[in-house]
Amino acid sequence: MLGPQSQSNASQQSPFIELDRAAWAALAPSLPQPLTETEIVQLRGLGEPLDPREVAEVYLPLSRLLNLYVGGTKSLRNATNEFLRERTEPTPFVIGVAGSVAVGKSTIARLLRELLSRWEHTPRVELVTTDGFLFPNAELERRGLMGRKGFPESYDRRALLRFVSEVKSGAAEVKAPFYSHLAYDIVPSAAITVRRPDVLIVEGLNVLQPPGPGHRLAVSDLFDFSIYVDARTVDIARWYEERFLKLQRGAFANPKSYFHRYASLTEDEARSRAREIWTAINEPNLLQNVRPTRSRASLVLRKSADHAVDSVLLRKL
Ligand SMILES: Nc1ncnc2c1ncn2[C@@H]1O[C@H](COP(=O)(O)OP(=O)(O)O)[C@@H](O)[C@H]1O
Ligand SMILES: CC(C)(COP(=O)(O)O)[C@@H](O)C(=O)NCCC(=O)O
Repeated sequence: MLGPQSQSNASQQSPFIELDRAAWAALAPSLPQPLTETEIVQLRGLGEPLDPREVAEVYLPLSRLLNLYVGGTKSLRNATNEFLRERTEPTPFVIGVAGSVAVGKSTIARLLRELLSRWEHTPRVELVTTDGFLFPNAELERRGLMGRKGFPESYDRRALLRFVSEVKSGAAEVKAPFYSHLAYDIVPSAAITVRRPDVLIVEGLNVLQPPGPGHRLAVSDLFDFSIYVDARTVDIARWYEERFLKLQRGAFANPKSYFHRYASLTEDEARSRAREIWTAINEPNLLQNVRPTRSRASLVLRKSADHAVDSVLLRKL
């Protein structure tokens, strides 16, 4: 554990406290395990099942920490209400989850939703992914951005900011557009409705971006907490390729899939196609836009080559 005496000079100069895996995992034994093994298996993404030990040692303490922040915010709101002699209604506690394509954001966001909903104060947790705010393909084509899906300019940032602002204003009901990975496009008839939950998780590549040109505010200015999921670029590239192969054998077989034409590729051809997309779109976006936002997060999770978290950085208060 990093006690005040054991903090290195580097740590004293950083706005983050860094805990290695062992120190973080040591926080877990005193906490109840609210998910059964079956529930953990059901939460996996497209890859290998989530390791129950990873859930117990890493994500359970993280969900407890987040729950403490929600409780702390509630106390601060009560004190502020008393000070102002007002009775303002609580607004959802908004958590941003950022990181590269294929780093494991969706898996973590879904897991946190389940874990958080089991703690007191945070039973109602909703999740929105920012892909719903991508411009529809027709608009991306018009703007010459079809090869830049996921880059900041491929999103309707104004609509995303409006959505999070409405949630943080305490609106009773706010709708977000829906993106289908199968259709590879926005589904105009679909929407996700957020009804003033205790916690809203907003997951997406670019949620920690500073304000775009001509904008004064960014969505991250409205977050109560944010998490950046980090890993080595070579590992993320491999995870992207593996996921692509699984999709190619599974979802792409569906004739309705935008990528149905990839279903008949051999394994070598599929790997090479995945590497092309990674190198042309997702890696440059990671290096130019996504990773530079890492130090804006409240907490950074660093994953090793097998997805296991090997250190946690938490912003000092
Ligand atoms: N903790 C984990 N353990 C094992 N595999 C994981 C873990 N997190 C993610 N994965 C796998 O890595 C790939 C990318 O994860 P995903 O959550 O889809 O990423 P993102 O939402 O960042 O694109 C998927 O194939 C997923 O199953
Ligand atoms: C839809 C995405 C841009 C991710 O969006 P997010 O929810 O992170 O905002 C990404 O998964 C994607 O489809 N990128 C395009 C390149 C590719 O097919 O990998």
